[in-house]
Amino acid sequence: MQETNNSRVNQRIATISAHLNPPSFSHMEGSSGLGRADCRAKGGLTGFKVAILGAAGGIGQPLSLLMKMNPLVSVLHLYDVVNTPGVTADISHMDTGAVVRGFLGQQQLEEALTGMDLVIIPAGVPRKPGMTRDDLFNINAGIVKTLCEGIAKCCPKAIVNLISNPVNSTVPIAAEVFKKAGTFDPNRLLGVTMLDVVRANTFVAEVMGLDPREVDVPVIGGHAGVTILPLLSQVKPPCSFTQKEIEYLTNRIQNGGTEVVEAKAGAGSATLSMAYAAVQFADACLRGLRGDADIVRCAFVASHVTELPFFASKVRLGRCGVEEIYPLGPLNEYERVGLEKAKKELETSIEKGVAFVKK
Ligand SMILES: NC(=O)C1=CN([C@@H]2O[C@H](COP(=O)(O)OP(=O)(O)OC[C@H]3O[C@@H](n4cnc5c(N)ncnc54)[C@H](O)[C@@H]3O)[C@@H](O)[C@H]2O)C=CC1
Ligand SMILES: O=C([O-])CC(=O)C(=O)O
Repeated sequence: MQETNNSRVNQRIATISAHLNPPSFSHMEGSSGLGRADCRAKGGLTGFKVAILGAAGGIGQPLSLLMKMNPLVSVLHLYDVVNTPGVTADISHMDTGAVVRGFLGQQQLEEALTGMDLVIIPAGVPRKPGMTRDDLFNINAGIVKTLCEGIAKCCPKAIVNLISNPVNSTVPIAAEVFKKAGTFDPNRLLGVTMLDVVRANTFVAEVMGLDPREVDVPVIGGHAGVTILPLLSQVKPPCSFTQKEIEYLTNRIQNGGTEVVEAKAGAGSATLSMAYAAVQFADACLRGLRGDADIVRCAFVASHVTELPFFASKVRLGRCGVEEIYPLGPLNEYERVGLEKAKKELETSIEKGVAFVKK
């Protein structure tokens, strides 16, 4: 009888343990006798569930660290094809609320994605000096396609923050994958262009002698070279720039990524400032999901503000993702010329992404 009771208890522990410690790894198992099921912590009961795909990378690691610090996150899934056991063990020791679980390799992708509210994707290769973002297409297109197929299957209602370059093509790729799967919701797919805004705020503040935290520059279009179009005529607080300042700032904002790629001299592209920008953006998405009012950010989304099917502009975030896309507002002549250049390049990049999935 005693033995039957014991075996029931053991079975029960095994069931709970399988639930809390799925075939993904957690860092307590096998250490000193206490498994997670033996502990009283109940992670994940309130707050949002967030997955980071590419979590062991240059962006992924600081992004994971910062998301572990976000009080809106209750469960954090870290997925990569390499090194997630170490990153997960390390980050899981931080005494913040989110429960961290790691997932390694394609066979654990579905598990990493199941039940997620927000999926952030910084997976893929970065640029080296001399490369354009489009040069990353051949490798990153396939990576993004596979990851989005997983999202369509396991968490079709999740908000997706897509960081992998070239964003101007990877967002259309993701949209096509979701359309094929019958799960496409244009309000839930957002290309992350936040770093352009972060840079624009920093550079404008520097030139104008302002506090960057008080500057807000709308950056529209896309996320590569001339498709990055800062609207300096709409800066808050209102600023009056000389033509020389406008040209300097526009050029520096459009080439901010290249500035970092060259400074890193072959060791990758922006990772730390990108993690900072990605966390700001993800936090805005989570606050929107929670129902906070007036959460407005720039993002590259399915859009009707121009004749192109995707465009970056200011959007209002809410419980369903993008709830409103704002019109571009009045542009000056310099910005109108910039917009035409941006649209031309964007059109080609969008078509390339769509064709990749349709082919
Ligand atoms: N949207 C934006 O503003 C920015 C975008 N980026 C882009 O972000 C991407 C990542 O950059 P870094 O973190 O610096 O590169 P990284 O090479 O340091 O890290 C990428 C990570 O992705 C992982 N990965 C590769 N294939 C994967 C797959 N199939 N599934 C899951 N993970 C996979 C790698 O193992 C690696 O850990 C690049 O494409 C880069 O161009 C970078 C900066 C800004
Ligand atoms: O420039 C790159 O390759 C990475 C990127 O998108 C950025 O830093 O804006």
